[in-house]
Formats: sequence, structure tokens, C-alpha cells
Amino acid sequence: MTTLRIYAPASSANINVGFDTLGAAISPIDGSLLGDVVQIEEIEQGFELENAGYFVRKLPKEPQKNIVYQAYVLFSERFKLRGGKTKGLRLTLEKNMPIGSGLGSSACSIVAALVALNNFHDQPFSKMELLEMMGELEGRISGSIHYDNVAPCYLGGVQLMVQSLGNISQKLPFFDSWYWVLAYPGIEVSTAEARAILPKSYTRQDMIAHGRHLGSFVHACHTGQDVLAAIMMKDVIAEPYRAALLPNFAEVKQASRDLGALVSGISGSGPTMFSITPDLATATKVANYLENHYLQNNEGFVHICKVDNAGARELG
Ligand SMILES: Nc1ncnc2c1ncn2[C@@H]1O[C@H](COP(=O)(O)OP(=O)(O)OP(=O)(O)O)[C@@H](O)[C@H]1O
Ligand SMILES: N[C@@H](CCO)C(=O)O
Repeated sequence: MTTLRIYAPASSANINVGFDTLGAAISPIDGSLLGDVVQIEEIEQGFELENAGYFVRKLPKEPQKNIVYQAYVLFSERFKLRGGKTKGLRLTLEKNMPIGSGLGSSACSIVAALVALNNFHDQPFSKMELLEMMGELEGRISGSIHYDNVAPCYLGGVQLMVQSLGNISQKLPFFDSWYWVLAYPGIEVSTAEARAILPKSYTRQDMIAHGRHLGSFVHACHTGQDVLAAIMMKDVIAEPYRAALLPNFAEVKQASRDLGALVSGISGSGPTMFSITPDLATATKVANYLENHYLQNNEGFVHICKVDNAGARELG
């Protein structure tokens, strides 16, 4: 095997009701690839990292700070511990995901790099071992380990972080007929900063509401109750504190609702906003509205998406 290309899709963490515990992999319905690609090729010796793609200019200038470089170092260290030796490699990161968007940009790079490295070396690590490394790298960026972007990005679908009995996450049954409208306004919000503004503790009332929402949501997913699931997608943990980071969030959220969205919220730590709709006609109306009222500059975009059940994959 000499060359491999791995695509890792965008993801929307939290889904309102599961701060740090729920995330969905997302793909546009028009077939475009909303995610990063890492290409891996064997070279005689050593390690080379090249960067390409629209958002390459936003990557750190020092190569060692690129999370793909750090993925290579971590993989090599762990591989060595079990008697393996990383081959001479050139990794090329196609950075298509805007950084600090709330769409799991760093997760896309981490997942694509580690899947490429693992596949290239005949899969020395299991899925959960690889996911544990992905969480460690994500933690270096955001300041704390959370798997709600890397797990769906890697494994696909809607993932619930169980972090027990040898499983970091498990897939939840979800509602395949729903459309997701993702609107990235074109401005940057740092995950670390969006975490820093959250309260250190919450009231008993909030904790009870959060438990009821998350428990009922998971129950609704398993029993196929879409109306209950949508009603329970409420955020008492992050949205009240982060809403101010998003342009006119309250107004566009209400407008999406008026146009027929079942629920809207902050994707990950923002500033991307998601709206879930029951059908394509409503998704198209919401998308048109957000194009005109939420985007702040030419970098912004709106995509009509569905949950991506495949996760990270090899491109032909
Ligand atoms: N390959 C990479 N892709 C994205 N960010 C990277 C990468 N390598 C290093 N970084 C750095 O990681 C930080 C990522 O910012 P941030 O904490 O907002 O995470 P993010 O993954 O882009 O967020 P989000 O989940 O909101 O998309 C930036 O400081 C960026 O320079
Ligand atoms: N759960 C994380 C996701 C970050 O993308 C947060 O909201 O901070």
C-alpha cells in the first residue's frame, strides 16, 4: 500500500440536550464533502507534513502546533510501546473545515490523521484505543477531554458518550427523516474560550431539568418518538451563556422556528447554528432565511444536511 486518502466529516456536538455527551456526524445532502481529508504516502524515511485546502491559511504557522503533527507523534509513541515502528511518511492535510466554527474542525483533522495512520500500519489499534487517542488530542486543543466531536466524526451517526465497560461511546438510534440545516456565520469562536465562560456550578433546578431532558431524549430515540425527542432538545447548560457569542441568535432561532424548524441550537461551541426540520421543503425555507440573515461575511455558508452514518472513510 503506498497512498491512502481518509475523509473525516463535520460533526455537531451537544445537540442541545447532551453537553459533552452527544454528537452527530453530518454530511450535506448535495454530496459535497464538508470535512477534512488526510492523505498518507510512504516515503523513504522520516516524517513530512504538507497542508492544502481553503482554510490552510488559518492553521498554526509552526508545524508542531498542527494537530495532525501531534497525531503523528502520539501514534508513533503508542505504536512503539507495543513494539511497532512507524514507516517513513508524508501526510497531506486538506484543511476544508473552518477553524473555531462549531463543526468539529480540529476533530476532522485528528480523526482523518489517526485513521490514516492506523489503516496504513494494518490497524494495530482497536476502534476504542484509537478513539481514546483522538480524545487526548482534542483535549489538548480545547483544554479538556471531550469526545462529542471525535466519536461521531470517527464512527458516524449520533453517538452517546457512555465512557464505561470498555466503550467510550455508543450509537443512538435516531430519526433518519430529519434534515439538519447548518449555518456557519463566518466568524470564529474558540472552543476553549466558549468553555471558559460557562458557570463552574449549576443550580439543582438546572440539574434536574438537564437530567429530565437527556433521559427523555434518549428514551424517545429508542422508542421512535420524534415529537418527544424534539421537545426534549433543550439546552440549560451552555446556550444561556453562549448565545451572546452568536450574531442575533435569539432572533434567528425564533425565525427558524416560525418557518417550521422543530428545534434550533448552537452547534458545538458555536458560532454555527443548527436547525432540524421534518422535511426538505422546510429545510430549504430555513436555509434561505439563514443565508440572508445569519451569515456575516463571504466565509459563511449554509448546508442542508443529514446525519452521516458512515463516519470517517477512505476516498477512492
Ligand atoms: N489541523 C487543525 N485543524 C484545526 N485547528 C487546529 C489544527 N491544528 C491546530 N489547530 C488549532 O486548534 C485550535 C482550534 O480551535 P478551536 O478550539 O475553536 O477548535 P475547533 O475544533 O476548530 O472548534 P470547533 O469544534 O468549534 O470546530 C486553533 O487554535 C487552531 O490553530
Ligand atoms: N461539547 C463541547 C464541544 C466543542 O466543540 C463544547 O460545547 O464545549
